[in-house]
Amino acid sequence: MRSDTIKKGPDRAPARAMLRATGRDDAAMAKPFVAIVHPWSDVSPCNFTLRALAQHVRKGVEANGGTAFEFNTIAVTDGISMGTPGMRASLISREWITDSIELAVNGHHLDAMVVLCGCDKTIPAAAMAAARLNIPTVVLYGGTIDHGLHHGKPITIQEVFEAVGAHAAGKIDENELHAVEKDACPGAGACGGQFTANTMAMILTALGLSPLEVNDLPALHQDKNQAAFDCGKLVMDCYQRGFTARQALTPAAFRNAMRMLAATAGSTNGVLHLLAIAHEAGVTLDLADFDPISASTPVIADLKPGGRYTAVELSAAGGTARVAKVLKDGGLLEDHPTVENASIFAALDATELGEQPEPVVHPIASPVKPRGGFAILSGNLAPEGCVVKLAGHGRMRHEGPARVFNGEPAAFAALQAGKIQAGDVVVIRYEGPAGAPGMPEMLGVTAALIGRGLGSDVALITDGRFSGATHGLMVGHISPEAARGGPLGQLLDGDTVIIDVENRRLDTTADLGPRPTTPFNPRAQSGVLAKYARLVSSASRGAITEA
Ligand SMILES: CC(C)(O)[C@@H](O)C(=O)O
Repeated sequence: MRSDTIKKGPDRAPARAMLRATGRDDAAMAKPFVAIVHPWSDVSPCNFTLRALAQHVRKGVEANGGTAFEFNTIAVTDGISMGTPGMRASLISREWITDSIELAVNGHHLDAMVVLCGCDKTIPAAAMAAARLNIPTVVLYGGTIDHGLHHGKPITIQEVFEAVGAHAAGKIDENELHAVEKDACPGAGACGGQFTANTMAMILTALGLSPLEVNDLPALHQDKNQAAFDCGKLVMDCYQRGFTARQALTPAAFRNAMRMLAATAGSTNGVLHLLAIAHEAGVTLDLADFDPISASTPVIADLKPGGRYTAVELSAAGGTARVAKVLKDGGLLEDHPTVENASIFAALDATELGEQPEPVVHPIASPVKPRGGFAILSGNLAPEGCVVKLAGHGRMRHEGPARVFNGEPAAFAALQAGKIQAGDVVVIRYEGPAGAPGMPEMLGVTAALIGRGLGSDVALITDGRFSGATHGLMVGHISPEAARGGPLGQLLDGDTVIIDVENRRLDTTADLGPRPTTPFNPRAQSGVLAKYARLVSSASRGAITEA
C-alpha cells in the first residue's frame, strides 16, 4: 500500500499516534487509506450538497474495506463572479484545486480517492488530479440544478444573464428582471443547461472516470445518496483490481469525450479542459484534433443554450448513456475501459433505457444539427488557433468592422449604452490566460448581446473564453493571446474581420505587418494572479501551467 509509507513500522509510530487522535485504531490503519475530496462551499449552489454527499461516499468506502479521510478544496463560482474582476480567479482555481488534491493526497500517501465536484472548474480539476496522481480514482459530480419556472416556462441562469441585456435595452422592466432572477435557480445543483458543469460531467463519464448514470442524477434526486455510496464501493473495487486513473484515460476515451462534447453542442470550455486533462494523463492531444471530430459528429441532443431542454430533461431521457448509445450505434464511439467496466460498450449494453418522456436525444439519422457544436479556426488573427461556438445558430460566415475593446468591462459598457451596431465584430482582447490574467468567461457581454436582440447580427471574437451558456457566433481562445504578442493586439477600430467557419479561418484584411501592438500594462502585480500570469501557457494548449 502507498499508505504504508506513513503508517508501517516502528519509525512511523509518531504518524500513527496522530492518526489515533482522529479516531483511527489499528484495524482502521491496516486498511487502504482512501481520500474523499470535495469543494463544498455554501457560496455556490453547485457545491452546496457535496459535504453531505461525501458522507455517503465515506459509508461506501468503509463498508467495503477502506479507511476514509475527507478533505476539502476550494471553488470559485463562475455564475457569481461573472462580469467582475473576481472572474479572473475562476480558471486559475482549476490549477489550484488540482495542485491542492495532489499535495494533500501525496502528502499523506493515500491509496485511492473519490473526488466530488460541482461548479465548473472543480470538474476538470478532479480529472486532472486523477490523471496526475494515477491512483485508483472515481469522480462523482454533484449534479445539475433543477430548472426554474418563469411564466410556466423552464428557465436557467442563462435567461437571467440575457434578461440583463433585455433590461438595458428597455425590452423588459425592473419588475420582470427581478422576477426572472427569483425564478431561475430553485435549489442546489450546478447550472442547468448543457453549460460547462453539465458538459464536463458528461465528459467525466466519457473519459471513464465516473460510472454511467450517476453524474446525470440531478443534485437533489432521491437516488443521489445511493449513487455516492456506490462510488465509495466502486473505488474500493478499483483499488482491489489495481485500476488506476490513466487506465481509463486512453486516447480512445479522449476521442469519445470530444464526440460527446460535439454531439451535445456543449461548452467550449470542454476544449480547454480536455487539452489540460490529456496533458496530465500523458496523452497527446492538440487543438487541431478537435475539429475533424466536431465536423463529423451531428448534434443529437436538443439542449440549452442552443436548444430547448435542460439537464433535468436529459437525465429523465436517459442522460449520458442515451447520448453514448446513439453515438455507439452510429459507429461514432470507441470502446475503452472505465472505472466500472473493462468495456464502456458492455456497460452501455447493460443499461436499460425506456422511452424518452421528451424528445431530448435525437437519432443520428435526424439530428438537431448535421455537424458538431464547435469548430477550430485559424488565420492571421489566430495563428495558433481558436474555437468558434456553433450552438443554436446556423451562421457560418460574418464579415464586419472591428469594435475593439481592451478588456471586457469596456465592451459591456459600450453594449449596454447601445453603442454596438448590427454588423459589428466586437473584439475583446487582453482577456487571455496571461493577459486578464485567468481568461474570464464573457457571458455578461454575450448574453447581453442576445438579450438586446443583436445575437443574429453581431459577432464577437476574444482571447478570453465563453460560458457554457453563451450562444451565437462567438470566437474565443484566440491564440496567441494579445498580451503575449498575438495579432489581436494590432487590430484597430474599423478593420475588417472575417469569420469563415466553412474554411476554418479567422482573418482581418488589414495589413498587420508594420503595425505596432497596442501597449498593455500587466494587470496583476502581486499575489496569485501575477504568479499565474507568469506560469500559464496558451489557451491552444489548454492554459496549463508549467514550472
Ligand atoms: C453558466 C455559467 C455560470 O456561465 C457557467 O457555469 C458556464 O457554463 O460556463
